[in-house]
Amino acid sequence: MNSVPMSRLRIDLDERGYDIRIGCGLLSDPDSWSGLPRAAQALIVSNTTVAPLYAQRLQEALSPHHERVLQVVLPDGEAHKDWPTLNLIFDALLEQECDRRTVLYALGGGVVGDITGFAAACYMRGVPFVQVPTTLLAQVDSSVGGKTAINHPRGKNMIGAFYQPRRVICDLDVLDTLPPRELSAGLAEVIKYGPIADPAFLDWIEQNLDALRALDKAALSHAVRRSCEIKAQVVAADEREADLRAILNFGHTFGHAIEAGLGYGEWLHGEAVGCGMVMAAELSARLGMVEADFPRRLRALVERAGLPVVAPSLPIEQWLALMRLDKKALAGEIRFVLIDGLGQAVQRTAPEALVREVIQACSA
Ligand SMILES: NC(=O)c1ccc[n+]([C@@H]2O[C@H](COP(=O)([O-])OP(=O)(O)OC[C@H]3O[C@@H](n4cnc5c(N)ncnc54)[C@H](O)[C@@H]3O)[C@@H](O)[C@H]2O)c1
Ligand SMILES: O=C(O)C(=O)C[C@@H](O)[C@H](O)[C@H](O)COP(=O)(O)O
Ligand SMILES: [Zn+2]
Repeated sequence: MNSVPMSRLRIDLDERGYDIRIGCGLLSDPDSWSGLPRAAQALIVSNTTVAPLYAQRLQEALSPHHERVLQVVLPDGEAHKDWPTLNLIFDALLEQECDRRTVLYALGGGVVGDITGFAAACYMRGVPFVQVPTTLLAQVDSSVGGKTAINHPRGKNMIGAFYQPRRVICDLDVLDTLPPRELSAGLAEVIKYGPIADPAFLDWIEQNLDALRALDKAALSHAVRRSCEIKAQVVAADEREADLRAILNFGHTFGHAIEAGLGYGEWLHGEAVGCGMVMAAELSARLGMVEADFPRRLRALVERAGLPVVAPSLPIEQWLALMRLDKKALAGEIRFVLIDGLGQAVQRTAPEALVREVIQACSA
């Protein structure tokens, strides 16, 4: 049977700590929704793709816990992770006279999760929210850790807040409807955890990639759990990215430049991160920080995951300008997350000439 028992993790953030539950059938399991903040109103935030698939199921599961369960359905896509879409959430909350106890439920991928979290952080200066991630990427990464944001045309996730959810419910069954391209995008963030924290997990991904791509629930359960364990540990140690948390940004300095440079949505976030990791691995190797063979190994895995490994051709000055706006940059100096021996990552600068070489070597 393609089903697995529920497993539970805790993210240890004192009074802001919360559970991550991973398993099959969790959307319809009454236990998923008990013990959350009590409130008369709840608002399910979803989008035009996910709402028709799963909003009714969530609505029914939540109805014993709230007098009114409302819904707002956002336009789908990274291009809508913006102010006008954020305002649709505030409009719905205000039109329905939602009070400061209202609980928001983010039902969707990382875009819905990030924008709902930001709305929750802002509405009446903060209302509780629950993450119900429906993509692999959101289950292994974006639903955990409390980074919430919208994009700015000049840079990814530029307007946002750190704001933790009250619970994360990862129902593996909803991944059955995920398009293969989106599953591949999620695999990029799964792969990320190997080089930055766990070489044995990297070996496991290499061995189980076909099972993951075939949506085998036991393989997915392990991948989601191990990814969330690593992320939870890093976030508990450095919630607001004073330093260590930046390792979760491996591949993102190049990746975010691809997303913003092409216009949000042309490359998926996971696609840009996959290619960005190959570029960061190349830079790490050229700096002598990791074995020379590592970029080849990572490129082969990213490619097998169904992700692009050749960067789009953007003018080199645009690459550099975009990366100088990255949130890790300090005083205009770009800081990359580089692999410092397999299983360890550090944040550091690199000579501009070398960065230019890597961009040229890795681009179309
Ligand atoms: N906050 C964080 O820590 C963090 C971490 C990683 C990524 N992110 C952000 O997450 C976003 C990417 O998330 P994503 O990859 O989930 O993209 P997404 O939210 O755009 O979802 C991908 C696509 O899949 C559809 N979809 C979602 N669930 C589905 C399902 N079960 N069945 C069928 N279709 C489904 C969506 O409607 C969308 O079209 C980016 O904006 C990225 O910046 C944030
Ligand atoms: O949680 C984190 O920290 C991450 O960096 C996870 C990333 O996968 C994610 O894409 C995040 O949104 C990027 O953060 P940003 O601060 O560079 O916008
Ligand atoms: Zn990411």
